[in-house]
Amino acid sequence: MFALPPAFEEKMKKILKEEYPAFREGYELPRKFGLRINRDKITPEEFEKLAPFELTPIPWVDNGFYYGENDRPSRHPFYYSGLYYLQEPSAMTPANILPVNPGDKVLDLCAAPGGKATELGAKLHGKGLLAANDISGPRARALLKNVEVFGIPNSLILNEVPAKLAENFPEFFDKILVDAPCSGEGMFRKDPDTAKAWKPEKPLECARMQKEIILRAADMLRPGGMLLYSTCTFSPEENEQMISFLMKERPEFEILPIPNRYEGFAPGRPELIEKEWLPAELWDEDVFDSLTEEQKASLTNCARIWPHRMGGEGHFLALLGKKGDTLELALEEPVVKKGKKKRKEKQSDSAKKFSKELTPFFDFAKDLDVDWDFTRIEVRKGQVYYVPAESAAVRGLVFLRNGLYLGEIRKDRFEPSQALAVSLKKAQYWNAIDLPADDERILHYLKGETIEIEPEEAKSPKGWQLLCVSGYPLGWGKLVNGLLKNKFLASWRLS
Ligand SMILES: C[S@@+](CC[C@H](N)C(=O)[O-])C[C@H]1O[C@@H](n2cnc3c(N)ncnc32)[C@H](O)[C@@H]1O
Repeated sequence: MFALPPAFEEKMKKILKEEYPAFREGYELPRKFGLRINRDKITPEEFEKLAPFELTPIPWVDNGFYYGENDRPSRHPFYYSGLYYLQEPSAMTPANILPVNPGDKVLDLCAAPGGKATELGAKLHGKGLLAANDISGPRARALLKNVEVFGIPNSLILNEVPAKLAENFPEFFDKILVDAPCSGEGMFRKDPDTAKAWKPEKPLECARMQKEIILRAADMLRPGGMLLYSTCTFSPEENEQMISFLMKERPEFEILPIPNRYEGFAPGRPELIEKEWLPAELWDEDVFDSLTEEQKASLTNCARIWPHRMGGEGHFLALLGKKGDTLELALEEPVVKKGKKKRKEKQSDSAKKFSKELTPFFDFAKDLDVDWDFTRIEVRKGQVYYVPAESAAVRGLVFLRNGLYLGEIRKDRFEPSQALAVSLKKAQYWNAIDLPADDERILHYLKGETIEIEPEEAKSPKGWQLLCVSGYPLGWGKLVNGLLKNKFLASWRLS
């Protein structure tokens, strides 16, 4: 029988009451595997036609599918061309529910390795800004890779503490996701080590950290904006009690109903903020007393995903609105402020200044069917970037990327980047070679090998080529005498 910490079992019996036996039996069932389609590259319908695996739609995620235990989607070329992300099905829910529109300024505050940030970025369709942050350096690097594989051009990847971000971005973002570090009680079946590491104090330890994170997030949201708070745990301390704490500390926040709420979501539980859920000395009477009956009742707007009720491991979600401007404001065209114009003028000066150094890039860019805003091209130590149109004050912050890394200028030649390749559509580069997914040369290419190209497969017999798999860009190569020299990024290669 799957081993659970006894104190956890006791707590869950109290929360779930007569549902507990079904919950407990669920640990003996095989777990479900999910993949989520990159909606900026392909529609679920198109992917179903193309998919090499058997897929079953996830009922509450419009671009999510279950796949079979024996499939290996992480080794398929479509994974490398950013067509999907592998993700536990209930973890797909927060980014699916947060209403993000192209043009929004979006922050994912605890983003690594990017399961939710990639969906938020795909929803932006290249317009607006995706700021994705993680406090851990190694995890932020994994986040950068996943955002790049997804081809998201308008991203800012940060490695900061929330307090520092809050200094730079007061009331700046339209939408914020806080997928908080938590005690991970919904991860036990997927990762039995989390169950071994669990102890009764863990939820409270996490709650202390979450309080700081959620307040800093609240301060970075503009009035009228929306914040989605989620955890993959069941404990009231990290869920209903955390939302109550926010409403006490920031009374301008209210819990919104989840749009098109899936019938399988269980409501949040107002009674879980009552005294019996914490040892007396830890119970925050102030929080409880400060909330109105209406606020307490609105906790039912939150959603609990229970693994014995739905095909997912478990999650908690709360969609919050910050009172102020109307929520619809985020849908309007951004207002061009005077300050912004000045910045543009300044940028075009710098573009002029760099124009000579950038000549090799401009020569290459002539062959790309991209509607560039040249004021956004920046070059630093030979590396060329396309910074997001929505500028963010990054001064003094640790960031790994601001915008799309386009490539490098080396001795008067421009070497396009892997990130640029996967951010393009096949039709945007005239010299594209398109091979089907089952052509074994694709696997050789992904391993970093040189591959042979027949004359009729390439439009031009030499020079840069964009290698595509079934119509989706995978990476660059240089064609010389029928051989495609491999330019697939070494750190992304298939081993
Ligand atoms: C639940 S995981 C996020 C998973 C991610 N949203 C995804 O879907 O792939 C929580 C993340 O929060 C990060 N974290 C922990 N404390 C943090 C803090 N104070 N500020 C920002 N990130 C933090 C951890 O490094 C971890 O990557």
